[in-house]
Amino acid sequence: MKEDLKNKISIAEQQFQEWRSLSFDQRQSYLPRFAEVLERYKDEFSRLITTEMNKPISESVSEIEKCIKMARYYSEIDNYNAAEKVETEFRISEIRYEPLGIILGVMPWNFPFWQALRFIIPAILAGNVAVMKHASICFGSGKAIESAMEEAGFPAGVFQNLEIGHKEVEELLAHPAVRAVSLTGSEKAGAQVASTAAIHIKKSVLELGGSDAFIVMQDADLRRAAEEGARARLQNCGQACNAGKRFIVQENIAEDFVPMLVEEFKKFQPGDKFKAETLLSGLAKAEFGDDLEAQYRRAVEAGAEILLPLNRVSDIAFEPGLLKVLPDNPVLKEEVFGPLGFILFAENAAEALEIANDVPYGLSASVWTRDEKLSNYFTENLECGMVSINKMSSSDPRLPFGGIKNSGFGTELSHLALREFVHAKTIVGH
Ligand SMILES: O=CCCCC(=O)O
Repeated sequence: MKEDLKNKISIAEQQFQEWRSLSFDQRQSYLPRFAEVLERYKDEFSRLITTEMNKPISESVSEIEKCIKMARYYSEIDNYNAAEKVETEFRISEIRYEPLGIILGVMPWNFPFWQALRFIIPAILAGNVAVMKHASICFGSGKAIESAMEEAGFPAGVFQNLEIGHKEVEELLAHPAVRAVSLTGSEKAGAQVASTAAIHIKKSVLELGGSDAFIVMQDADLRRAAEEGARARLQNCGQACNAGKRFIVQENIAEDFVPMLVEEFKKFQPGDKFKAETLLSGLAKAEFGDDLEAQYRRAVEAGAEILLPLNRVSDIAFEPGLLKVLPDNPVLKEEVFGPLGFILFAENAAEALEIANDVPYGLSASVWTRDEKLSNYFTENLECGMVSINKMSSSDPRLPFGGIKNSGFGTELSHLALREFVHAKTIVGH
């Protein structure tokens, strides 16, 4: 390991001893100031996000606003990790939730502030210290987060941004002071990092890809479903793990719903990423455009019908595409990251459910119906970490977020995230 990285780990190790000895309230007291700093630099940070990974500026502003909301939420949350007494025959019997040490974050480029902070804030509030390897195109965002935390007064070493590559991630996972890793990213990256962590007997939390269903039943508010459906698929230029990627529509409403969805998709035309009114800009890298075009071609070769052609207008920008597919189209089993949606038809709820669950992923799903019995049927049987009813899927600081199947394991956000990087220590005796 290079000297510079060794030094940073040694700073983190020393700070961990100080930081863990503070009370929960003391650690929490930095968060209102941190929210203020984010507020102060909102424009600058938003421009940085858009510059680094190309999303429309209005979405970068929303991202920073969501981070502010999260910082405020955790600044007021009760101490979920307070010691618990347990009634037994012993005089003393209690559970203490103790922090693990240095937690490594490996974070992606698609929500450069949001994903990083939703790892960092609960991990440090639980008494850990954090280090992070950001995606290489978002090193500026990683640095800005570090500076913002410093300006908010967090002690040096509570969080450190590391401009490192995959080799150093492996070295860090082998380091005895690094006790766990949280990764948001692709299935491939997750499998690699989690297996390295496992070799060193370290915990991992994985937030990976998705191929989320957006189910529209005959009694739904079709206009709203079409509007939110387009946003669900096309926000962030289609680059979100929990985007509604597969529209599963009851077939007797196809004639009404499909034209509405096509009309809504057409409103997302690629434009200048820095203009406030732009809804769709470019992908983060040109090579992602090549991958997207290849998936589009393969879907069409496998029999997909083009409802709206995916049209590349520059190395990174596309007019959105929409394909009608059968459930056996192989592209449905892959994660599609870009402005391309798929529509499938189902005769009834049972068939819609079967199609929805027939993917390797299980992140989230959105169900559109006014019938409570039907929505209960879906909430009970959909294989995923979150079901949204009559709204698109989106994380919320107050609610747990995390997938099952190949979408990963572990929980981010809410009070439950405070328990991800602690161990339960039992104290018992006379
Ligand atoms: O790629 C993952 C997107 C997460 C977006 C959200 O938190 O809603």
